[in-house]
Amino acid sequence: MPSMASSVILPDASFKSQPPLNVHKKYLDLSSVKELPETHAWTSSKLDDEETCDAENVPIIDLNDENAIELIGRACRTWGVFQVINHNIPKSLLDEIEFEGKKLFSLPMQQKLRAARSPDGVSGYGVARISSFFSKLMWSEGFTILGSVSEHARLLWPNDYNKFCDTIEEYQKAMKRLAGRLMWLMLGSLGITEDDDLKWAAQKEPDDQGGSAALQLNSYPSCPDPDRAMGLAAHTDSTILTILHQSNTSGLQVAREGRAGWVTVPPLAGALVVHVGDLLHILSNGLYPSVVHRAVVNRTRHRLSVAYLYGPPSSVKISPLRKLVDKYHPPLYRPITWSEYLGTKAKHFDKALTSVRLLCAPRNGFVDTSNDHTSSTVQLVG
Ligand SMILES: O=C(O)CCC(=O)C(=O)O
Ligand SMILES: [Fe+2]
Repeated sequence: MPSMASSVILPDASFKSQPPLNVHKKYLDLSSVKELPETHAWTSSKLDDEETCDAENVPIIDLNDENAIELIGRACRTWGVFQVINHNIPKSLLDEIEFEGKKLFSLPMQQKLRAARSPDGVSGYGVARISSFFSKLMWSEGFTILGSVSEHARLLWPNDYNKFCDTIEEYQKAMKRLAGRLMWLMLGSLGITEDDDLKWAAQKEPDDQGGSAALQLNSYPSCPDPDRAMGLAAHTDSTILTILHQSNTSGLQVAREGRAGWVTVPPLAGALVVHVGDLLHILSNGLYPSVVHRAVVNRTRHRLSVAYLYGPPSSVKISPLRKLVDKYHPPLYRPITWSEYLGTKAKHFDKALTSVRLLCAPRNGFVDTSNDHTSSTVQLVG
């Protein structure tokens, strides 16, 4: 797996960003830049893990396939990511959100800045929230929606924000439904159909799956020197799962567990990408790796992505599911709420999972780490 030494993340909604190092370049209008500025030139840290390997493809799963659960289980265990088709999200809704996203990012910078994310805030327009952990800036801009969409949209378009809000709300509703369905398919692939620990997620009404979420719009303008620029640095999502829609320009790359190099996830019309997030890694007691991914940029094409970041209600404790724990498989992580985990991630970056890990002492003195992607951090306790 490519090194994450200097590349961590916090894409999540409730992460509170620190002021980036290059504050003066923070709001550079990337679409007007003709030459890559030094502030955005990722020489060594990007090139270190530049090698790509596209020999194997991220699985594409048809949700109407009678074997969907097994296929999802295999994809989660081996990749931590897959694409889904026949997910029931109308293509027209994907086109609309893309249209509204492009409309937003093509506004003049001064207008976008009216909805700028406040220094300790979450929602609104700004650079990638992980920027503060890197000495170089990323070739992207983002808009995070948590809670009320109109609050920010009315700053952008004082007289005409209804269409944007309607589209966002319709998209959030559709995604919430799909996220609940996908979560139960992923849990089902672990043999979990219900669990006392998952009361919050009990399947009630399809529109009321109990989780909470944020929506992240990402824009990657065309870049004069894409080989030295980074759209979004390598990270894992602090979610249960993330559903990503990418426009028809490639850029998303994933690292496969235990393998070198990056694998491109090609945009497939109408398909959606599903990431296993850190909280599902915890729920699965380490069986499903949260996928390390990043976004690279393109010399001629603008790219847009929309990430639906899905998690539990913020105060619910998440811990390895009881049905996956026994004397041979002790719980590998301590219980933690989503909010606590985001705080931990903000502090420990890519070491966040390790920092909530338990050093268990099972009866035979060994922890079974064979299925756990953080196994290198486990200590044997004799
Ligand atoms: O743009 C992409 O493909 C990735 C976006 C992403 O990873 C995120 O928003 O967390
Ligand atoms: Fe992400």
